[in-house]
Amino acid sequence: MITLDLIRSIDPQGLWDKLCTFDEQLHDAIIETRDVKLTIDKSRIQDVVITGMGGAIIGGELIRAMSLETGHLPVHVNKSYSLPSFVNEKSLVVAVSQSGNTEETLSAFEEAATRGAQRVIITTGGQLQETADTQGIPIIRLPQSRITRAALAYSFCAIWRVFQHLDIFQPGDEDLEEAAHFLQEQIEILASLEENIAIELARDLQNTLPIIYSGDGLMAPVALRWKTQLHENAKVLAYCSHIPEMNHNEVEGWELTSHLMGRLSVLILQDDSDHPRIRHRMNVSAEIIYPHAQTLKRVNAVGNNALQRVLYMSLLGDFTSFYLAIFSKVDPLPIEKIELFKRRLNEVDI
Ligand SMILES: O=P(O)(O)OC[C@H]1O[C@](O)(CO)[C@@H](O)[C@@H]1O
Repeated sequence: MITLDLIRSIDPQGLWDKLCTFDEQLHDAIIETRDVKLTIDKSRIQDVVITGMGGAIIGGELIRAMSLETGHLPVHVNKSYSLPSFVNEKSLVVAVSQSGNTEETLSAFEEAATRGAQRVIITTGGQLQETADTQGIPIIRLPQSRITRAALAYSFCAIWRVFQHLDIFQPGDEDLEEAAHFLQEQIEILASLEENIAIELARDLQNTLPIIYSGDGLMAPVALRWKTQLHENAKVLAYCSHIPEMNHNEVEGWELTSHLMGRLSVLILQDDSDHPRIRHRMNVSAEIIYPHAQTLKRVNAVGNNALQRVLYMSLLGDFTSFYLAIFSKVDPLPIEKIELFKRRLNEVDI
């Protein structure tokens, strides 16, 4: 049984508090970014590239998926040192980094200048802040936070504002405010330490390799959020993949993994916007995979619109990965291997 005392003893630095106040953070972010002025010549823009890494760019992934439903501009998410060759003076490149010092993001953003792209910075400080100050680049400031992945409400809202400025999303705060209110209600359920869906799912995932499937639309970046939060919070390997593509290759791979039976758990994230054939494919995939997996669960997104469903399902992954960490008695906050990796990387100057 999970109690608040148990959570406090395993998570002394309070990742729990960040999860439980996501709605408040979103509300703050709405207010903080309401009057942001972006001096961009939007008549010139023909494509948008959002560049960043890890927890900083997940908001970009979610927003890109939403923009595919209704937006008029192609949006590309870039997670690399360099930019795709199509980026030019008709592009808008948005760099997102909590620290403002992530080397891949700095490198790609520098390249954007050489291509003549218009640029926007979303950060708390660091070198990106300096670049904004010295080069007069429009900036949306994020509040200080040590944990990029737990600052999603702020980075998400900042990117949302850029998309409003580009007329990809409707102006105004109403959708965001309603989402914050909806999430407040959902957090009460997810954070209640009575049996709830996140605790139930975490229990299913214990001692297994979680495999997260979704359709190729709104839930695809949500599945990625689940995977990365399982890595960073619960310290387990996990992976995600999408239907229909997995039906054309990966489904075959289940054949000889049967020796791992009881070690693989499957979660299928479903959304009302999934194409009817995708839903049918999910049914057939589930039938074929079921005998090989320890558990197979299907979760339907809830919410009154795409924004609410995307944020709710992401938060459900955050809570599930957190509870899995608590079951495993591992502090979810430190990311020692990532930090070790960075130190090792910096030993050699290439
Ligand atoms: O927001 P930042 O500071 O660019 O960090 C991006 C990612 O890089 C990390 O700092 C790890 O390298 C993560 O914690 C984070 O998700």
